[in-house]
Amino acid sequence: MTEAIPAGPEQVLTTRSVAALSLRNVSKVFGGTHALDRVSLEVAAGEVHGLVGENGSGKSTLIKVLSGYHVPEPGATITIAGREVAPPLSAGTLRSLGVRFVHQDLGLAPSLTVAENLFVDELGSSRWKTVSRSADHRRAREVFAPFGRVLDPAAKVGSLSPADQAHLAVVRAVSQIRQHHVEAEHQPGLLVLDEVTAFLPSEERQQLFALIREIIAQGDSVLFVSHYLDEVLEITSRVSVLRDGEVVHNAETATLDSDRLVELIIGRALRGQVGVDRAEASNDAVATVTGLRGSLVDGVDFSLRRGEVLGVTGLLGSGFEQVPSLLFGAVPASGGELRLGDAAIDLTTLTPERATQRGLALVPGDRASAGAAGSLTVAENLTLQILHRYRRANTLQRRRLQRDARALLIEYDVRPPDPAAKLSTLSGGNQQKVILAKWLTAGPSLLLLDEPTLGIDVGSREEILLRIRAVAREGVPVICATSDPDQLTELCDRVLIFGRGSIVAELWGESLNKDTITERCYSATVSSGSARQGEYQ
Ligand SMILES: Nc1ncnc2c1ncn2[C@@H]1O[C@H](COP(=O)(O)OP(=O)(O)OP(=O)(O)O)[C@@H](O)[C@H]1O
Repeated sequence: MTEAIPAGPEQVLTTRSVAALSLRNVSKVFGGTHALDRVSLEVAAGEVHGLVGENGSGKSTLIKVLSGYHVPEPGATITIAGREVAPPLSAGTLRSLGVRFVHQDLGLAPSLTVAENLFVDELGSSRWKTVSRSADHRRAREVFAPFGRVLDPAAKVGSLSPADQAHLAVVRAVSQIRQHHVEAEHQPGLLVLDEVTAFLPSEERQQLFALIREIIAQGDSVLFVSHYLDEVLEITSRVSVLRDGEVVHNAETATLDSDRLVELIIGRALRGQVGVDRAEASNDAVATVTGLRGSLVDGVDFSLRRGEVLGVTGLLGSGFEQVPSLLFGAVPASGGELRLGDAAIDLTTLTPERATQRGLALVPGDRASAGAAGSLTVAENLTLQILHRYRRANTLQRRRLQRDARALLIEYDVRPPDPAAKLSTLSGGNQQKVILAKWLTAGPSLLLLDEPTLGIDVGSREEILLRIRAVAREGVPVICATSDPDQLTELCDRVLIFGRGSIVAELWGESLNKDTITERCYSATVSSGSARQGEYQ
């Protein structure tokens, strides 16, 4: 049911001033799916407008209509800064109206340098006036200067950390909006941030928010898409909630709290059942890692008990983020051994193929490149690890495979639950659910998770955490690498904190809480080597 926009003082203001963006009657149909159903939405000038919704609710489709990638169904009206523009919107039109996007994939060219990415818009235009590389680099440093952190203009973007890449993409977009002010005589711009905070550590996130506050103070507007509801409540002044392609609610953020927002998004309250029964884990070590070494990890030892979910965390770059890939052979280890049951696995020669044969499963954070095959169907992706179960003589039992795949999709609430759909046509969050379902049904001997709920909506996140706990209860040891303290406290029995490649603290029981995790992550950057070792038993 669509609730009316409450009339209030801000509403009067909105209608008087020219809206930064006004969408009316925007629909988009894919096959039989109504990804967007007569969506209307208005972003006021100088406002941060939140756009939230479950996985598959239509957020990306709406942003893609706005960026000109998708053509909406006939009847849609799009007005930017008071000018009605006919879809599909071209890059030139959007640029001339001061609309800039930062998508979750950031849209950077990894083989080009920071400076080249920064000025990519000028290539081929009359503004492109390279005098020399050093002049470009100087200009790049000047662009970064007001944003707090200056990146090396000569560095190749592919070599930057995810946080630095996000910084570059946001700085580029904001500086282009500032350029627009100059060229269009102070016409305000619109910045669209589509899930950009997913890879940002909390400090960077606060820097981004400071930047957002600065640009709205200049009259620009921001459309902010995120699954992180605390961020939405913190930074937005108005929120639109999408469900099944429809705007089901639009309200001032001040009238909402997180419980209400969750209810609006998923149509029910959270069950609040995730939590660790710490009696579940036994004392027997079923997996032991010794001397693990990689480019970010400096020889660490730890073990896992049967039925235990072990969290690994730290600041980005501290090494925790490499642990799942090193244990799976996806990133070559320069040293280390994994003892799993009776087997001793040399991690320096391990490949993903051999890891899979040994029963290891890795759910990577970067699903686009490492987790799945987008060009294959959902059923093919789901059964890749268990195809042998469907072989009889020389034939594949396709009908049984499709039936089981559909049942899995329903169980994991993948929408649409269509085994024949190409994986790439599913929304990001639904793709992640397929990858999890694939590995969890394979019956792993060790489950490795790397930011397992990145891009997952609040309701599905809870379901996934419950499933991971259920796998652990069946006796499977689980390692979860994440920088999300909420996830660590909800999901894990024990947490290892990494600092500069070593384990600097181990938290469990009462010490396993959000504040201690955050504090230990930061203190890891300042404490001395011997103190760090002494703390970890
Ligand atoms: N190119 C496409 N072909 C077919 N269906 C598509 C395509 N793109 C999106 N859809 C469908 O449209 C619906 C909305 O997807 P969309 O990606 O907009 O969701 P979303 O809200 O961004 O989800 P998420 O939070 O998971 O990223 C989904 O059912 C999705 O499967």
